[in-house]
Amino acid sequence: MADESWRVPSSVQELAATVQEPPSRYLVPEQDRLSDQLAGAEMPEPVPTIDLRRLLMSDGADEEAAKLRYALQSWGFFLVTDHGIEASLMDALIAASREFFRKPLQEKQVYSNLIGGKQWQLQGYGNDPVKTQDQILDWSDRLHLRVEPEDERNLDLWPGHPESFRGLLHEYTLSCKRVKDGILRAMARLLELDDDCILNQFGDKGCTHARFNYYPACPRPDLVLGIRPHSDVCVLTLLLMDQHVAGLQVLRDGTWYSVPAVHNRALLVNVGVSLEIMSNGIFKGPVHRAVTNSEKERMSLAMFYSVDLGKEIEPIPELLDEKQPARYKKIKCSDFVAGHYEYFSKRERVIESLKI
Ligand SMILES: O=C(O)CCC(=O)C(=O)O
Ligand SMILES: [Fe+2]
Repeated sequence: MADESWRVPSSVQELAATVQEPPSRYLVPEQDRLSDQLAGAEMPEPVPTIDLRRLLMSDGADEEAAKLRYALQSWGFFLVTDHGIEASLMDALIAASREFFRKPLQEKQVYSNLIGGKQWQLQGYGNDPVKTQDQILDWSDRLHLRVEPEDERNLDLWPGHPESFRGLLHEYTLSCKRVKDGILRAMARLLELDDDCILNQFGDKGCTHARFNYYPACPRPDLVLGIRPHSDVCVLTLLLMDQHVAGLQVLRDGTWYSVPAVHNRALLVNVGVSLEIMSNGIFKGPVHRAVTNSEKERMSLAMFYSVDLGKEIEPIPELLDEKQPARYKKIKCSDFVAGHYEYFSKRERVIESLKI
């Protein structure tokens, strides 16, 4: 039988502890790393920041809505402050997940995303799928868990240690839901749609995934990426970034900009490509990536809000008329997600294949 071991990548954390140089499978194409291209430019302005409490109140909402509009038309992402999630909850969850990643490999592999040590599935601890032998791998490990619908959780894949992990993730899921609902209502208003119009697109079984990204320090951050360029496949992402270590970069007009670390537990919100389709291209899912550094590990936690897998994603009919015809074909959400991983492994965006 052919040797298929290339399909099963090593834990990057283990690699980082042993190698002096990243193995060749992790090296980004030479043209992308010439003259320090991975370093990223400084953003010409601070990341747009929106006060969620004001956005949702009648007083001050217009001013915040104007900032939201600007953020969506310019960068496609923004920070939210005053989101109502306790900083202590965020700190405790990040501390618990750090503790999980620090456990010996064998303990983490109990929650592996490889069925029988081979077959890749989305949920669990491990890495993104390796589809071809020459695919460039990312310098990160991750734990990916479906947290909603609540009755579809696979608790066997939720770390049991530290013991606080499951309860904290549950609490955090509930808190984030309120933030996501508020933001999507404000976005619907910007599109002059009914407040719940975007939320209604999720269907009965809209799902939420939590993705804990763990980027070990890398001896050659100039040669590898923590996560390759991509747009998130979901409707909306709430990203809790590392408070101390920057790494996220966003592509705008051909330039990669570094997003600074934030210290106040603000959440970074970005549009996903499902919402790019639903809004008929009015909102754009920004292309982003993460870089590593040689001194410090970095962690982030993304909450991805996606449409019911059995439902179709399409431009919202109320946004279409003769002058604004649909710009994207409709697609079943499960096919869209499967397509995302196919394209992701080739460093391409699935949404391009749906343009009319
Ligand atoms: O770690 C980050 O800052 C970005 C993570 C990310 O883009 C993702 O999980 O989709
Ligand atoms: Fe992302």
